[in-house]
Amino acid sequence: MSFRTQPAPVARPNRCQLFGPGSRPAIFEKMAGSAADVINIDLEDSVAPSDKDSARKNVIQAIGDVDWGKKTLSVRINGLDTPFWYRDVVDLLEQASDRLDLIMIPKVGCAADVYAVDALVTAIEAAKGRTKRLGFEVIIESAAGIAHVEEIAASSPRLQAMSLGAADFAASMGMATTGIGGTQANYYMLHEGGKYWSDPWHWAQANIVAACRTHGVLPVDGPFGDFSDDEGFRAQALRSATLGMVGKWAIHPKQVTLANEVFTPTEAAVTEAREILKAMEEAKARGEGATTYKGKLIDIASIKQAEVIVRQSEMIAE
Ligand SMILES: CC(C)(COP(=O)(O)OP(=O)(O)OC[C@H]1O[C@@H](n2cnc3c(N)ncnc32)[C@H](O)[C@@H]1OP(=O)(O)O)[C@@H](O)C(=O)NCCC(=O)NCCSC(=O)C[C@H](O)C(=O)O
Ligand SMILES: [Mg+2]
Repeated sequence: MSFRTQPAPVARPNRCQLFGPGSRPAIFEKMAGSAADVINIDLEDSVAPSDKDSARKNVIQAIGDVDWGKKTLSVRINGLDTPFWYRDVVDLLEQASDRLDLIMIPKVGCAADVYAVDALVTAIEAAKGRTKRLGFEVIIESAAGIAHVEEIAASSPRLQAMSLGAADFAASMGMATTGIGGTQANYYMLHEGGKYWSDPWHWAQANIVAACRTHGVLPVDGPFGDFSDDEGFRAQALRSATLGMVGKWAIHPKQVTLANEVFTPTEAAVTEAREILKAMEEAKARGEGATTYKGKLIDIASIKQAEVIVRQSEMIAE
């Protein structure tokens, strides 16, 4: 381990982030009643430019009026390249109740983007005497975003989570696809006449996970567009979880259960993790740093791996 220890991210469940347009207030109660850990009400790309003002008003009212229970409540503001974002921030901070937990900043391309929003939020919080400090989450969804992912992860102590936005990312990278996540038909290897599909999102996800883990930020997988394809969603989510991501977006309520299933450690996994911890305790008492569990090597690193799973399950149970 480096002399600089790895900071822990915020301790809250983030298995599923359910999105809904701010211009569709009829679904706000349904979002609040869902099993998602995080609710993202959108002011950005799911809201038409002509509806931006009314959507902002809907959202401000709903933050105070709807019972969001214990969920983390987040609003996605408009991008810094639009004329809408500053009004989103000013009105949310001046008018919305402090039930609001986070704002999500889309299309972040460098640390200075987050710095700019932080400066505005900090000034309004001080001016208005808001004592609950707003948190941030960002979306990496551009070539610049992935190129500067580490400085973005380090950009603000407000930053709690970072998502991959596959749709805008694909567009910015010039990827030859209109798919949002999942297998891409043309991304395959040939071996002895057979096609073997590879994962074009893998490298971006792995970069996001590394940047997030370095700076104590939660790495999250973004949308999976085809909400009729449960197996495709599950496969994508399982890959993300295997890489170290903690959760995934749902762009339709039917995806919430799928995400929660994948990102909740199974009883068998938790039992095995506890058994590994016990086996290592016993090894330590014998003065050994390594031992075997079910015929496989386990050592000090296995303790850390097992602790990740036990911690996840305990956080969800709280
Ligand atoms: C995708 C949708 C437009 C589909 O809506 P709809 O046609 O109403 O779906 P259904 O008829 O199947 O709905 C069934 C019931 O569920 C309710 N519903 C629908 N959507 C939601 C929701 N998001 N949350 C809660 N409840 C919802 C319906 O009202 C029906 O209820 P009932 O009648 O009582 O049975 C819609 O799901 C939708 O708008 N989804 C979110 C879109 C969104 O927010 N997009 C932004 C995030 S993705 C993105 O931005 C890309 C990213 O940035 C990137 O670059 O990758
Ligand atoms: Mg996007």
